[in-house]
Amino acid sequence: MSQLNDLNSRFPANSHWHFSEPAPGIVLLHIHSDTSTATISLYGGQVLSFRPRNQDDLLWVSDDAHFAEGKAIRGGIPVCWPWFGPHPTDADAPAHGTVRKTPWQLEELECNHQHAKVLLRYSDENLNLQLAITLDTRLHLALTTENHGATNATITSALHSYFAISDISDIHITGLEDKPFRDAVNSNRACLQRGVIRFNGELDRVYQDVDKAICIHDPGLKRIIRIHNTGSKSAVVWTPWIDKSKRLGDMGVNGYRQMVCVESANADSDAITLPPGGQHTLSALLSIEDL
Ligand SMILES: O=P(O)(O)OC[C@H]1O[C@H](O)[C@H](O)[C@@H](O)[C@@H]1O
Repeated sequence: MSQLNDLNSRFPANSHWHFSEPAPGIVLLHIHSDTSTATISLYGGQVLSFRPRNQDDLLWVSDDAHFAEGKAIRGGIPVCWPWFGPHPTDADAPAHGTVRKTPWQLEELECNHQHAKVLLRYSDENLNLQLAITLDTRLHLALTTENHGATNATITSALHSYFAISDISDIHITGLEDKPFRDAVNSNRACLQRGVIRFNGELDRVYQDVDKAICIHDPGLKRIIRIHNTGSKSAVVWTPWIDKSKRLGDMGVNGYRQMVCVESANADSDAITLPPGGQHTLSALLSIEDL
């Protein structure tokens, strides 16, 4: 039975949800409640759209995103796991781990007028991964790793959120003032954040010691996006700007102006080591406030 037929028989479409398959192997779950609508790709376990009622989308997806098996979808909230960035020892391994290019299992789906809950799962021989997505007027993601192997497992990970913004030159980010960061576009230099973050060129930073909500202030869309993380000590802030967008090839025309990545992560020295039977949850609560 195809994945789509199997899903339609386990979770028959109703007024709150339906499935689609825009390309072979790329199955999308569309959710509608009175408080919000969302689209979640089971390929990659990736939220692609979240729209609280009467609001613009929280998330950005590139006009040129690939929807094809074996490729990562550029936008939404890719899951980077069990490593963030390049593999620590294997230069041939894919960047940001394996699960963003893998189908996940849909285990639970509940939706009523007020809220929806979606549980996705992925397992390999040593680790179980579960992504619990809860939607009402806010979007909550909880990524739980459980070590069911016989030896310690060390992981880095990120909820690599691509937020929709009016224009990268007009926004600023608060919540990371005075935090140390590794500057990936400056020979990975160790730096300290002075003041708020504004953008005027490529920026790629891994912040450490993150301990409060991070806010994206967007006067153009007259909104603040608030990111409240738990079980996460790192935050990655990334904009590719013009030259890197061209190299990536799937950013769309001027796409870099309409997105900023603020990623809820445990990266670099914030790697988590799980003993056999151990588990860890990284979660992010994402909300929109009027400016
Ligand atoms: O092109 P991707 O593999 O999706 O990575 C996109 C970006 O992800 C993160 O934000 C990293 O910090 C960047 O260095 C990387 O360029």
